[in-house]
Amino acid sequence: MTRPVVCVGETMALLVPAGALPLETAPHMSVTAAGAESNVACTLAGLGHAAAWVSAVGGDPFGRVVTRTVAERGVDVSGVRTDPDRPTGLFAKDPAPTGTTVHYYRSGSAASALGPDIADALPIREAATVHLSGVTPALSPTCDALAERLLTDRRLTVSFDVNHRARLWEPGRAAVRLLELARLADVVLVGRDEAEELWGTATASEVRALLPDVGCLVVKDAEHGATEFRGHRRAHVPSPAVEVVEPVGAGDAFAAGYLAGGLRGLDAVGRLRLGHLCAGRVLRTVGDLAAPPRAGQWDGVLEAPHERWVEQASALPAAACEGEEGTWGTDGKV
Ligand SMILES: Nc1ncnc2c1ncn2[C@@H]1O[C@H](COP(=O)(O)OP(=O)(O)O)[C@@H](O)[C@H]1O
Ligand SMILES: O=C(O)C(=O)C[C@H](O)[C@H](O)COP(=O)(O)O
Repeated sequence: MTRPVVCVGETMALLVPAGALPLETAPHMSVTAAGAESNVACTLAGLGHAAAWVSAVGGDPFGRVVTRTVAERGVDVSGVRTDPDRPTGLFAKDPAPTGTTVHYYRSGSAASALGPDIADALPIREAATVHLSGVTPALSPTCDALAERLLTDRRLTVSFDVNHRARLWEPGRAAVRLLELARLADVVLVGRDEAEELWGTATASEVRALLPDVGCLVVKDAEHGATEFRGHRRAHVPSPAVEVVEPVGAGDAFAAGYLAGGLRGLDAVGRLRLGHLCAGRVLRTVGDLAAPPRAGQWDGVLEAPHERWVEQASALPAAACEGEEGTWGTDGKV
């Protein structure tokens, strides 16, 4: 049996006004699912890897929509609990010409009541890798304890995407706590800009200096590229040129591509390239998710000589994003 990557964290029902109208005036909204960890699981499944999502939803229709949506993308949802006493979190996007604002209704949600006991759920015990993000410790003290429990379990290989969401943290708390937790992870993914905002580090090397003992650190720098630090080795892969339609979800897609590269036994350059290719698909769409590239499309690109990588990857066709209409990203991750 192939051991899955198990992604642990909250996914909310996402309300999206039809036609990108402001929430106040939109006559119709679509309901779908949004969550950092389930986004990673869906992209991994799309790439053909065993992926599971472990979380909790309320015993309400939103919870059923969320679970069904993730399951339809090929993810094992057998570790998702239903909490009859709490609601599923909600997340609404309010589009405006000046940028989209997001509204969270997740305080007291079923997932925010998750705690360390879920670490013994079956899919986690069977995991090849457990993936979680910095959203989880921000949700509640019990979720913070869950994150720490996973990150300190020596039997698990844990990947941690820092995913700083300032709005979810008490002022001043995020920088300290996210650094403590990141130091416990086997794999850490962080944006250069978010590291700068949190910790004042200007360069990837400065981030490495803060996290010297993390087995594998990846610092993403949007259109510039991504750098992997593993032991004393460092690898950098420039980002392909992408006409960005909407950036939200690219970080999650990158994480999935990068982890998939590891599962496929690719070297550092291959891992970072697959991360970029998956991120590029999401950047070209309005959704948080995009169908990952199909093997026949990227096999050659992954092996392109260094000087031809950017050119060949930039020339890949845009994603066909069937089923994702009605979701689009937002610049409002604060
Ligand atoms: N403008 C861009 N052009 C090309 N690739 C981009 C661009 N912005 C983001 N990416 C891709 O998305 C990945 C994640 O973006 P980044 O902004 O660094 O992280 P996050 O979304 O987590 O804040 C990058 O590593 C890169 O592959
Ligand atoms: O769970 C939350 O609080 C979220 O914010 C869900 C977000 O839609 C994704 O996690 C996108 O995040 P990026 O891939 O970093 O752009």
